[in-house]
Amino acid sequence: MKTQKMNRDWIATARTLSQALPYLQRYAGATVVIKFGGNAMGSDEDMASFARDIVLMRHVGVNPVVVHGGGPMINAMLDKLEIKSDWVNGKRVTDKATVEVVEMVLSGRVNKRIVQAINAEGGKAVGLSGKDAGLVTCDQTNPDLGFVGTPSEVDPTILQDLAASETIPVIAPLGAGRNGETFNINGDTMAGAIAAALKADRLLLLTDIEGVKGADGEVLTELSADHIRELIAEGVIAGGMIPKTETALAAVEGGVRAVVILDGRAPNACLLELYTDHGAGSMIRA
Ligand SMILES: Nc1ncnc2c1ncn2[C@@H]1O[C@H](COP(=O)(O)OP(=O)(O)O)[C@@H](O)[C@H]1O
Ligand SMILES: CC(=O)N[C@@H](CCC(=O)OP(=O)(O)O)C(=O)O
Repeated sequence: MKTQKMNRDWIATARTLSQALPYLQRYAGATVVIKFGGNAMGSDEDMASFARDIVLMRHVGVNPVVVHGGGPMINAMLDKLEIKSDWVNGKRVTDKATVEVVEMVLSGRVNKRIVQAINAEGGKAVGLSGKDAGLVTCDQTNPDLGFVGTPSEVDPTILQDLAASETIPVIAPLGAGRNGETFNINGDTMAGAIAAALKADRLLLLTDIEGVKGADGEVLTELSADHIRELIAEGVIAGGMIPKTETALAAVEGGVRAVVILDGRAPNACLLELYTDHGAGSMIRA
């Protein structure tokens, strides 16, 4: 992947795709895994804007792989069904009834909404979960969490086949157990495992904040593994940012070239990260 980038103002004012194409083509052949979290999905317009970024990447020869979350949508359905949910270290305690709702919401409504949005923008997207074509096999993370899984084997063959036919995979974070169980996987964990299996050039973790912030509230644009561990120990990185930064560390250790944690609600978030000099958010490199 080439490193020279076009500047943010140029992107902002570019009127036509033909103007942008020479710059975008520098990334041809790169694999970019994008984790689209439930909090970053927002309105139909946000969804359409995300879909346009993904389609544009595909048109210029990037292989985008979308892994989504949908925590808020699961919460809404559990509330309707009057099923209570508890959380331990950023993971949903998942009993049998809950995992059925998780699969229904993520593989059903959320996955198809993203697939439809990408296809409406002219892409060719296909929805999957970790269960399809043996993509992700899981072990139980911890008996106290019930049907929460940690990916133990990832077979990316189906993703390579889809890339060869210019099809965009949209993956729900569920996996198969070795004894026929269905496991609920944290969306960041799933995206990290898939990015590592593909040795992706970039993993973009889209969230609802500009990036990882330091003790004074400033966004840290570059983060080393040691710095992340220090910030977690000091309590500066807390809550949902802990599994996100831990995913980033595991992904770079697993062979991903760079991970970026950025605000998915910003217009053209993915494109600005890839194609501007400034980039966006916080970058963690191997
Ligand atoms: N040091 C930090 N920098 C940025 N965000 C942090 C930090 N520590 C904790 N957070 C919290 O982590 C949140 C992102 O995690 P989470 O809500 O789980 O995201 P998502 O739902 O997008 O996966 C931020 O909105 C913020 O409240
Ligand atoms: C085990 C676990 O916690 N799974 C998550 C899966 C969805 C997810 O990760 O959604 P976001 O990315 O929108 O947070 C859950 O049940 O909410």
